[in-house]
Amino acid sequence: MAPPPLLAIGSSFYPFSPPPTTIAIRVPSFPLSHTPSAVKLGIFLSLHSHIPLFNGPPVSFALEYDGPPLPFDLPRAVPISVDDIPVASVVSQVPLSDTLSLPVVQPIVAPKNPTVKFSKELRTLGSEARVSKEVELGSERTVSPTSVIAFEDRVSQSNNVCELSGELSSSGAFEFSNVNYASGEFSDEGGSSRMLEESRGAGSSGTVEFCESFDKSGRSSSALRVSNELHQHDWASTESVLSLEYPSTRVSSLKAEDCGDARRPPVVTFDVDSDDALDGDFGDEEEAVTRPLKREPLTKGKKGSCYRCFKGNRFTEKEVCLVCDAKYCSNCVLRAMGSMPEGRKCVACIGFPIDESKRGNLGKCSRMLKRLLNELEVRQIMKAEKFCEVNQLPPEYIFVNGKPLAYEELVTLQNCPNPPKKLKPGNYWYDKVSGLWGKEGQKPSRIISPHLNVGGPIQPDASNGNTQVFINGREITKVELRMLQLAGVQCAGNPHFWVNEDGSYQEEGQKNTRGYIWGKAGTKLVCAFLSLPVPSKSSNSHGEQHSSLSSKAVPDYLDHAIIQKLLLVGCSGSGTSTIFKQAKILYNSVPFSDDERENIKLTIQSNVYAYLGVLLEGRERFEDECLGHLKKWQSSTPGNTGPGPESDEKTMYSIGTRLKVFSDWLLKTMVSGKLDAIFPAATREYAPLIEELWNDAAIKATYARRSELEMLPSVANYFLERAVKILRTDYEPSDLDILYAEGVTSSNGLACVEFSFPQSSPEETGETADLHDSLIRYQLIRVHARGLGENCKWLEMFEDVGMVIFCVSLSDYDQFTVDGNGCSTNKMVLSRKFFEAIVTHPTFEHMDFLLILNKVDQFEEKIEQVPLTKCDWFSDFHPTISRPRPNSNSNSINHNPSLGQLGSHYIAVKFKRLYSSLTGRKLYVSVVKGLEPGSVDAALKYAKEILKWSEERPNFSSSEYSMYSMEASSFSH
Ligand SMILES: Nc1nc2c(ncn2[C@@H]2O[C@H](COP(=O)(O)OP(=O)(O)OP(=O)(O)O)[C@@H](O)[C@H]2O)c(=O)[nH]1
Ligand SMILES: [Ca+2]
Repeated sequence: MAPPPLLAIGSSFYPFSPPPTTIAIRVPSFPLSHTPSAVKLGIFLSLHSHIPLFNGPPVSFALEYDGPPLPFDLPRAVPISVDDIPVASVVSQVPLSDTLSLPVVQPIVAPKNPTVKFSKELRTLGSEARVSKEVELGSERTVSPTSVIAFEDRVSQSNNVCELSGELSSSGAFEFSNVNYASGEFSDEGGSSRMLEESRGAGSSGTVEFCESFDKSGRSSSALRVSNELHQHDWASTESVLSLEYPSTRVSSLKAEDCGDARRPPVVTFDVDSDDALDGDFGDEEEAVTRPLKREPLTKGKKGSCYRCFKGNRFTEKEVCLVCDAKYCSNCVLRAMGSMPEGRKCVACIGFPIDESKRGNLGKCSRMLKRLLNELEVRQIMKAEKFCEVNQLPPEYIFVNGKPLAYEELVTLQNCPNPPKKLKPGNYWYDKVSGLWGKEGQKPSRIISPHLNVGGPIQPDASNGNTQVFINGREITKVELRMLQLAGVQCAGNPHFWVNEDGSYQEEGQKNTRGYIWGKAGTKLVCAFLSLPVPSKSSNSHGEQHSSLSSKAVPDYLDHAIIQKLLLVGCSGSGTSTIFKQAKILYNSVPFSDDERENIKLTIQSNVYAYLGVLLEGRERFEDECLGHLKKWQSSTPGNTGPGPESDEKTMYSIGTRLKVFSDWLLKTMVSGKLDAIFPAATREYAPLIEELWNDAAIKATYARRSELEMLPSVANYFLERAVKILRTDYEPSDLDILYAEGVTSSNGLACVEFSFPQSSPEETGETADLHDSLIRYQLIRVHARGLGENCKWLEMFEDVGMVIFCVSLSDYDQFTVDGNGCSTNKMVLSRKFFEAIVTHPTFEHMDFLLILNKVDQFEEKIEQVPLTKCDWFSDFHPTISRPRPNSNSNSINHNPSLGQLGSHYIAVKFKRLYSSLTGRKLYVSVVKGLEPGSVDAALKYAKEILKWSEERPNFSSSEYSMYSMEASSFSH
């Protein structure tokens, strides 16, 4: 059993005047052996002096300051009556009224680490420079005097950031960053003016002044709305500076700044989503997402033009500054950005933290830079961009279980053996016992290393579950409950589970381990199916943990990889599993593990026995037919003195006794459904018989008539012809065998493979290799139509896929299936119905779809024999085939499309029309031969391009979009 989590105590205080000093102590993470109710909540204690707390854990107390007078202002707290302070109470039992909001005070940490402090100063600077810009541009607005000073400093010291920040840091000890997050949209002119209107409309007398000056200087309006609302709020209206973090601080202290407190740099602001701010839930203030204030570009031309030369329009290719979003054309970018010691930033933005919304772009080189610089330079710049100090994620923007991280905590988190991927500013929950990790209010997204001392204690509602089933004190989400049920965990009676990092679980308060969640066969698949995390291999071993700690000082690129999910669906037999296996073979250096190969070998051998069974059955049928004919012929031939019906008659389909016994036994076993149990274990014993059987003339004759055996799939030939070899014990399936094998990926109708497209060599593309492309990881998830359940009810589990690849077998057009009522339906029409159900499913409302028209090889052959009109949906297919003119040059290539090409094109158009009538959008189509690796490769790369395009799409105007999409929606062939 894993050691119980450490009891972490964070202390915070209200600097009261008059004394006594009060501390709020937060007690997180109880081991399960404690009472469940204690696990469910963090306890806040308000103490008046040193009170011994539990045994052992160190508690830090803030004492009243009685040193020499300070040269700078300290935030003050007005006295509060003690009754107003929330005291330890069980939240669930004492519902808080909507109007009461309880402030939570964070510890004020003296900056121990000079580097952290440095970057914080820089962040503070960022906001000032922005305001200063207004001055420079002749704005008449009220600006903070500090910003003017800062601006002058900046000018006089010619951007000597270090000196400047040194000056500012005298009063900056308590500064958190000046936070305000402006997404790209906010910088949009129309957008911000709309916001301005909004905030004006909502402004009340006290805040209007504040709103105006700050809105015009480019802040996003969410902060404004909050401040307005806070004014209607009891706590805020006291105008007191209660705590550094309480949003009301911002209102009053910012005002103070406007009133001319010249020594004070801009004060901490937290962007609080207005809803959150009014929620009144305990600890909501802590849930506020802290985000950096956006630095505005120094110049800005007309919309879409380059920010330096003011030429060009929105279609001109441009490079964007990671800090201020200034955009430069290829003529200006190098002059505007210089040597890029911190990556793509305007020279004036060097030293400033990046706009957090651009974090995902770090290290991803644009085509433009690749053209302008050589490969080495590009690499250098991208590396600097990713790893230089100032571009790193600021710890206090990450909240874990409601608590902003300290620098050390972030380091711990990022350097643990299994760190959360793609960490962005935001609110997360972390179950320290199991390692489960997720965004606040959402299901778990990952399992990271357990027992990390980061963040606060987990809250019961951390993932916003409503199942009344608890794991480690957190009420789990519906999806998780389903996973538990599928994994066979008894969930009746609202149990509280205690789940360890190894997946062992027990019911709260009980000693016995009930089982291992991850150990169950199929759980991993279920998890992939539900987009739930599973522990990665390295997470269990502690030895590994230590070694990787040291080796992970330099983060590797793969850890920051992006995952794009592709959902592959299709009706039975459409070829999805073949495409899935192709992807494995194409992109994974070890497509199948030894274990997998062993299993596949058994599957293939079982298949071959089954194919042999079908042959033997066919042989009996043919033999009976022959005998029947023989008898008929005998009885209709008077005077025949041949052998009577009882005697042994031989036909070309008859076999010897030994083989007959084997055949009878095999057929009996097949009928009883025990084939899998007996074979291929009995392989050794039967191997000699197999050889004899396969070489027997009767079997050869039967095999010659295999087209009459409906039960024999077309791939059977491939295996039967090598049956003798395959059924040996030392058989090792080749990749091709696996590709052709049926039943390899079925299990529960779901399979998942992760890969990235191999980096194409520079010679190949004539361009610098695209680092970005090889960084993206793709997850191909194959689900069976039957796996989606009635009305595709499982589909909603795939809400986070980037694209749906829908697979149709072209050769289905003349195939029919008979349902339970004896109705026969064309398989193509069935596919169409399934297609309709999926594209109109609410989960996929804005999803891109790629239609794979598969088995075009079979189709081309078939359409020459069987008219396409065999399927009702294709009744209007009337191709006019123009024959090559008789006198045309025999050397010229015949450009006339074949019937197969015309047919597949026609079907594609049918689906495209259907899709656009249902969704109003364009369907991407790819015609594929599933058994040919090159063809599947092309289709999946096409999918990649579509995804890439759909990410870039917002960067283009609508006119360009329509042009682009026309092109993209055309065929890939
Ligand atoms: N001729 C030809 N056969 C193909 C092609 N793609 C797949 N097949 C065969 O079609 C059969 C069905 O393909 P699967 O990939 O197993 O189809 P599925 O979507 O998994 O459907 P289930 O078999 O019901 O699980 C297999 O025997 C494949 O080998 C193709 O492009 N051409
Ligand atoms: Ca199959």
